[in-house]
Amino acid sequence: MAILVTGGAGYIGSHMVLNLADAGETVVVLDNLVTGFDWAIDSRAIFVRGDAGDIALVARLIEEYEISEIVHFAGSIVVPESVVDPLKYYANNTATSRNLIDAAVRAGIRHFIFSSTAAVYGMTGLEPVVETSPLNPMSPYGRSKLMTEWMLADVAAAHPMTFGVLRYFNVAGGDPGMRTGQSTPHASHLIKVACQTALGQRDHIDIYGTDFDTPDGTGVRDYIHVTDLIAAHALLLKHLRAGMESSTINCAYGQGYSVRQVIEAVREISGVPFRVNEAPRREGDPASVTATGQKARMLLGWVPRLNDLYTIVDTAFAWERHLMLRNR
Ligand SMILES: NC(=O)c1ccc[n+]([C@@H]2O[C@H](COP(=O)([O-])OP(=O)(O)OC[C@H]3O[C@@H](n4cnc5c(N)ncnc54)[C@H](O)[C@@H]3O)[C@@H](O)[C@H]2O)c1
Ligand SMILES: O=c1ccn([C@@H]2O[C@H](COP(=O)(O)OP(=O)(O)O[C@H]3O[C@H](CO)[C@@H](O)[C@H](O)[C@H]3O)[C@@H](O)[C@H]2O)c(=O)[nH]1
Repeated sequence: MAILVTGGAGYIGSHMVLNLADAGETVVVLDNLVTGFDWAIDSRAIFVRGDAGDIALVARLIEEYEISEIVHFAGSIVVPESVVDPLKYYANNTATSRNLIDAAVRAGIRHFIFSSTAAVYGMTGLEPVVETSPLNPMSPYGRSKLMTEWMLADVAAAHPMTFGVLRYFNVAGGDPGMRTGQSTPHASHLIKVACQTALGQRDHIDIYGTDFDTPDGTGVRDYIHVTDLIAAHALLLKHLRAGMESSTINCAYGQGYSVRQVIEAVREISGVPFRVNEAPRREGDPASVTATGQKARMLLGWVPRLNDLYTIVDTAFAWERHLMLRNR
């Protein structure tokens, strides 16, 4: 029996592969390397380069490797890009997921775990959100993910498959053992961009919007360490295997930080007072996105261990420096 990890060459997926391999699971990674790296895949995993929406390929892999579960990370992830190129998101997130789920159902896959996002909530005005909060995604990215959530619910009602939807809040940091991290050179994520700026790879960082209705006027997010996020996946898998019913769960700490607070943490940890410019808001960006994370704790028994902004920034900065030295 094996587990299929789509997007296992990417930032979060490569951490999942490490977790599963460390636990002695047989892992098959399916990734087309559009944003991932083959070197990021742990050597204990089997790597197949291909598209997660290729039904025939997925069917072949399920049969060949006796796959019983799928953890689906593959997708396109940049909120502002989804605003200018929505069809890319409906294709690579919604349609790709549809095909993958199709192949899964036909082959009798028992459990399916899906990477969803805080972006499905949009601006609720009621924070921190819980899983039953209203869903008003503000971007095509959020809508493309919500459609996949709906598909999974419909499919699980009609077929003998259970699913776990994990709605990630802002994922950051890297493996404390420095085996993998966020490696996309042109990533748009705040902590990554700030670390690159501290290392002199960018001239400055822009703060997108200083007039939000937040304590210091800049966007607030609930940053979660990737290792804690992956621990939630491992627990979810364990519970699904033990017969837990399908569930949708937020992955967040319940603590928001503003853009200015994050930038200050990166300046402090790097010791570099890099340049910061104030810029207009980015389209599709909500002011504040935080969640309680209570359901993950109660239902999965999840205990966050790296829930501290400085730990997140420290591991992100260490990985960024590692990448810089590696690429020299
Ligand atoms: N990074 C975050 O803060 C965050 C937050 C919420 C949700 N998510 C979700 O988590 C998942 C992983 O995100 P990430 O940050 O690791 O991104 P990433 O870009 O590093 O990883 C995505 C991986 O999927 C692969 N991929 C993309 N489309 C594919 C396809 N059609 N077939 C096969 N492989 C494909 C890429 O090559 C890459 O390796 C995504 O679904 C994303 O929406 C991420
Ligand atoms: O150079 C930058 C980059 C970001 N920001 C701000 O920082 C905050 C966080 O932005 P970013 O790191 O780009 O994350 P989000 O746009 O919140 O989206 C991330 O977090 C979502 C979950 O909340 C995921 O679904 C997305 O895939 C992921 O990109 C926002 O207020 C941005 O406006 C800046 O001010 N300057």
